[in-house]
Amino acid sequence: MRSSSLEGLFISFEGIDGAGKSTHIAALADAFRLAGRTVTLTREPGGTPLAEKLRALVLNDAMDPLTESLLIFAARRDHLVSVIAPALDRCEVVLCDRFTDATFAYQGGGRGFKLDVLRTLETWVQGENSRQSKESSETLLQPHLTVWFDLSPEEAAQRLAGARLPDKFEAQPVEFFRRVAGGYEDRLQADPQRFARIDASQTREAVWNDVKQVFISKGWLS
Ligand SMILES: Nc1ncnc2c1ncn2[C@@H]1O[C@H](COP(=O)(O)OP(=O)(O)O)[C@@H](O)[C@H]1O
Ligand SMILES: Cc1cn([C@H]2C[C@H](O)[C@@H](COP(=O)(O)OP(=O)(O)O)O2)c(=O)[nH]c1=O
Repeated sequence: MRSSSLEGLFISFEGIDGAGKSTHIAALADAFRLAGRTVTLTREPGGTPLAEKLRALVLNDAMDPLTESLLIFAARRDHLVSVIAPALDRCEVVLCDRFTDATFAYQGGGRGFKLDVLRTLETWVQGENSRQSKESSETLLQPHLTVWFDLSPEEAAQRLAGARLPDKFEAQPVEFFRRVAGGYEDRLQADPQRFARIDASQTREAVWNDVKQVFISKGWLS
């Protein structure tokens, strides 16, 4: 059955490193394509040539948390203006591996950086002319849905052990990821309607069933 809505859909995927996001995003893209939708599959930091250059800096170079946050939001602005907003204006489904909740979780929670500065940057980047046709300049462009893969830092570390070479964030201790998870929890509490929290400690199949069910219950997939 074809997906009923032809509105643009903006969906982000979040969780600590190793929670299992990447395992399910491609399958979800396939499910939307089967439903007749055009999908833009993208990620943050990154998603444009400029933002990918900034990603390489953020993931590999040591820097203070304000510099890191500014680079991440600069990358986000370029991504939003040149990829996400145009895709939504074309009524596509945008599946984005991480978005602003990750900044509140990693820079805010993990690094303990000032949340009021992050909120200001969020307003600047997502508030001003982010989208041509729908949102007014006072409305922040946010995902319609954020799927949070919730997994304990211990289990995530076990899954990542030996799976890939750790980047700057993946090399952080379990306590860092506990604060990151707390940052996600705070974002969920502030806007619970936007979030679907998935128990990512289950088997791949059970996680996939839960993820798919969220989209079915919204009428976006059948
Ligand atoms: N439900 C699961 N149970 C066990 N291992 C998993 C599960 N989901 C993913 N994995 C494995 O855990 C590792 C991290 O998954 P990945 O999807 O790359 O996480 P993320 O993108 O959130 O960092 C990978 O090696 C993946 O194969
Ligand atoms: C989007 C974003 C990511 N990050 C971090 C989280 C991840 O450790 C890293 C890259 O995310 P991700 O693409 O999930 O990593 P991978 O490709 O290794 O699965 O960047 C932030 O610290 N702040 C942000 O705003």
